[in-house]
Amino acid sequence: MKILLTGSTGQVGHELERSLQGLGEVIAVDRGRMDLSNLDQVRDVIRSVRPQLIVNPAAYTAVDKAESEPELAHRINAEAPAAMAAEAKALGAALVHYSTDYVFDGRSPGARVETDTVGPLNVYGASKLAGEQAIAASGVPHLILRTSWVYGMRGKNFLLTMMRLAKERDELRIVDDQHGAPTWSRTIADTTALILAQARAGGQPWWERNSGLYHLASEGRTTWFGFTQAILEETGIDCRLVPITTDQYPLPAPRPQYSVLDTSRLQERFVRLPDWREALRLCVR
Ligand SMILES: NC(=O)C1=CN([C@@H]2O[C@H](COP(=O)(O)OP(=O)(O)OC[C@H]3O[C@@H](n4cnc5c(N)ncnc54)[C@H](OP(=O)(O)O)[C@@H]3O)[C@@H](O)[C@H]2O)C=CC1
Ligand SMILES: Cc1cn([C@H]2C[C@H](O)[C@@H](COP(=O)(O)OP(=O)(O)O[C@H]3O[C@@H](C)C(=O)[C@@H](O)[C@H]3O)O2)c(=O)[nH]c1=O
Repeated sequence: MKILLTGSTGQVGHELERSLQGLGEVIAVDRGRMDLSNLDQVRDVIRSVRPQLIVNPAAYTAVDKAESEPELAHRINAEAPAAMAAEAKALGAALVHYSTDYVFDGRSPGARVETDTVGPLNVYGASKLAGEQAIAASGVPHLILRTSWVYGMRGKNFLLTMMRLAKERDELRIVDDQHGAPTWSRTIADTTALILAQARAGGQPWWERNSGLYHLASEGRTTWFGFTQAILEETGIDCRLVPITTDQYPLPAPRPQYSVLDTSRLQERFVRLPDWREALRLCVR
């Protein structure tokens, strides 16, 4: 199988480049080869590679910056995936795409299932939701995997930011009223590969039975403050932590208060997902 992989310099893309190896020929394209803000280039690359599967972790992920660059965020997160879906459909290929817990408004507690009402609070979330909707409407065989609070040992993420800040400062003030599930980039990549391999082993392409939207995040839940406490425990870095409210940490983009994803659909059909605390331990080790 010929697989076109975008975003291989990103957290999830980097892990996917490794995880997908056993499944076929992986052709990884970075921004230099395929800039998602250039839709003609997106179409040209897909037409010349002619993949059987496109895996698209590339995205505009700067949540606050997106508030002042809504058009660019929309082009990369919605129009480029729409173009990928159209090209994949024309080729008879399938598309694996990633989305976010920030499609939810998070106003009430409780884990969200795939069919729950969405209502993004910020430009990033709205652009990712538009990408999901364009793919679903295109009729291409697809998996849309919604994940949350991604971290890993490379790239820009909360784990690495907190490790750096905790070494630099005596005290960190961290929001303790936003609830979610931190998810290791490797969990996302390995789970994606497992889904694709399981389906192939069944002798029937996964999209014949299982095309659609799935939540893929660690089990359990915490707050950004709880995540930071765990990071300090695992890394042994010493720093005083002060829990604060969202109001005490103003940012350009509002974040959902409760965005825990219910992953039962994926776990019932495919694979068990790890607890967030255990995954963090493995990642740090
Ligand atoms: N990070 C998170 O906390 C979460 C992420 N997600 C979703 O998961 C997926 C993977 O995210 P993650 O790996 O964390 O993202 P990263 O921010 O780590 O990586 C983003 C990737 O997209 C690439 N990219 C950005 N703009 C363009 C462009 N114009 N053309 C081509 N490539 C571009 C980046 O390339 P470059 O290195 O050149 O900038 C990079 O490879 C995304 O769909 C994201 O929305 C969902 C929930 C949480
Ligand atoms: C650095 C810092 C952040 N915070 C708060 C701000 C914010 O409410 C929360 C998270 O901050 P960040 O800006 O690092 O995370 P953020 O960019 O909001 O992370 C999101 O990224 C996108 C791509 C997603 O899809 C989401 O799932 C989610 O992971 O932590 C503190 O309270 N204290 C601090 O010192």
